[in-house]
Amino acid sequence: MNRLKLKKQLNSSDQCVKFIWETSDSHQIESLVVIWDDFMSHFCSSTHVGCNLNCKMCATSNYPYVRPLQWSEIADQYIQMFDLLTPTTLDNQWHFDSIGEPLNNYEELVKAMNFVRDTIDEDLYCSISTVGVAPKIRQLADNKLHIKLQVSLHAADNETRNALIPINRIYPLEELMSSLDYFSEVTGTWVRLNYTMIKGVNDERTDLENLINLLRDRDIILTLASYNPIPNINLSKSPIEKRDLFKEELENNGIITVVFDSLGLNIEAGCGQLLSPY
Ligand SMILES: C[S@@+](CC[C@H](N)C(=O)[O-])C[C@H]1O[C@@H](n2cnc3c(N)ncnc32)[C@H](O)[C@@H]1O
Ligand code: SF4
Repeated sequence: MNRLKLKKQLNSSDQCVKFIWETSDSHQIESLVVIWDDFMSHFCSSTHVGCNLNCKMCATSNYPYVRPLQWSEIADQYIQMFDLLTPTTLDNQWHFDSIGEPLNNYEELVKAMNFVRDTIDEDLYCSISTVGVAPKIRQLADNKLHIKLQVSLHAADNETRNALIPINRIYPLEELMSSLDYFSEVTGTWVRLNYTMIKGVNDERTDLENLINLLRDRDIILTLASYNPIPNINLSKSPIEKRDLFKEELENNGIITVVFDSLGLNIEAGCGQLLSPY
């Protein structure tokens, strides 16, 4: 088993712990745990050293891409964090949502998840956050792995999404949404969509109308998230009034909508901040 060496553990002011690891070939990856209460923690793990998808808003795109992680390196993040932090397995969750696009390392991720379920917690709740690798979303549905799906949407028209998330040029919105409909139908579960609101980029009235048209009558839950600042990236957070307006109008159109602000900002552990210079 390929083990990771713990280089640093950072505790935020708001119940978040970030772990910086060194791989056996001397690369750096990061993971984090959000400790909600005595019984529930969210473990968030990386699937790659760096990420080659170059999303405009993400700190990871500032860092050179190296390689996918082996299954044991993915599993070891959970095993070591679990040993260091939690005395109980009650209601923990494992999210593949840190560095890298999890569906581009599908086989190793599944081996890691099976290993942790076999050795620590057979009922472990697991979820994947993807920018939308549509054929792999269909495979995930077919394989019936009991894994929840979250999709980083961030735009409801192809032009805006192409600019933010380049893989949209390969799997445009029509193909992505059709794979999500397939996932919901086959697994009987709802997909969670993440929409990070960025000032002047995806928070205008036309964006809201596009979002309503795209999501109405689908089995999804939408999260409106705040943009977290990243050094060297010239984007900023949308005003809170815009988020309130989006939420109200989306809900008026029958779309279940929640709002989310990342924890761990003071240790660069918020969504999209991993591998920010610390
Ligand atoms: C870093 S990604 C990792 C998982 C996967 N690669 C993905 O993109 O879904 C986790 C989430 O952070 C979001 N994100 C990226 N940059 C962000 C930023 N600056 N502020 C808030 N969220 C951001 C991503 O879009 C995604 O929803
Ligand atoms: S948002 Fe996700 S897919 Fe995009 S660069 Fe960051 S880690 Fe990679």
